[in-house]
Amino acid sequence: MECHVYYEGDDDPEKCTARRLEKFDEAILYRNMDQVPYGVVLNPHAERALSPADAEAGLGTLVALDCSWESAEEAAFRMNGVHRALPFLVAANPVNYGRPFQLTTVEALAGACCIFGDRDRAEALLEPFRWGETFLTLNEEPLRRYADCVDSSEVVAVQEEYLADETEEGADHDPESNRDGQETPSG
Ligand SMILES: C[S@@+](CC[C@H](N)C(=O)[O-])C[C@H]1O[C@@H](n2cnc3c(N)ncnc32)[C@H](O)[C@@H]1O
Repeated sequence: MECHVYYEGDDDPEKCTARRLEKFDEAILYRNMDQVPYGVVLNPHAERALSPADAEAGLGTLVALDCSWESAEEAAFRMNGVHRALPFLVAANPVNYGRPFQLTTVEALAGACCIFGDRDRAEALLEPFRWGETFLTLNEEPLRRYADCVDSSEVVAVQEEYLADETEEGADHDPESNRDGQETPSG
């Protein structure tokens, strides 16, 4: 699975996971959007959830946008390709630990690789990060279940179970407040 990232460069370069992926030759970064190849674009605003059915449509290419969450608005995702949102997965990075949907670039790419059945590639992507393995451990069950789905409607049905569990746990915390206004893929 090829990983390509449009790099906006407005986030803390010390913490930027895309730059670290580039350093370890795990992803190619672009400063010019016209150069970003066609593929499955990981877009949290997309209506349709990523599913194994998308693996072929993306021609073996994943694309992410690395920018701050403040600038990751819908209009920023102008890349050419099949736009998909990741279903419910929780972040393992220290900034957003435990928070659903708001993943770093490497977590998003690794999660997509797992859903496409390429666990080895996901492990290679996460290897340079101290918390990388934790992402796979925290999301072990949903990632396995999403990878077993046929299409996005099955993925959304599985996601609903995790969202319902979150709501039940809401006695301790409010999952809506933890989601920070993130949309959930519905199709
Ligand atoms: C907004 S950037 C933040 C990157 C962060 N600065 C870093 O160092 O990794 C994260 C990118 O990962 C992808 N991503 C994260 N969460 C996602 C989700 N729930 N669905 C689809 N893509 C997601 C998107 O391409 C998004 O633009």
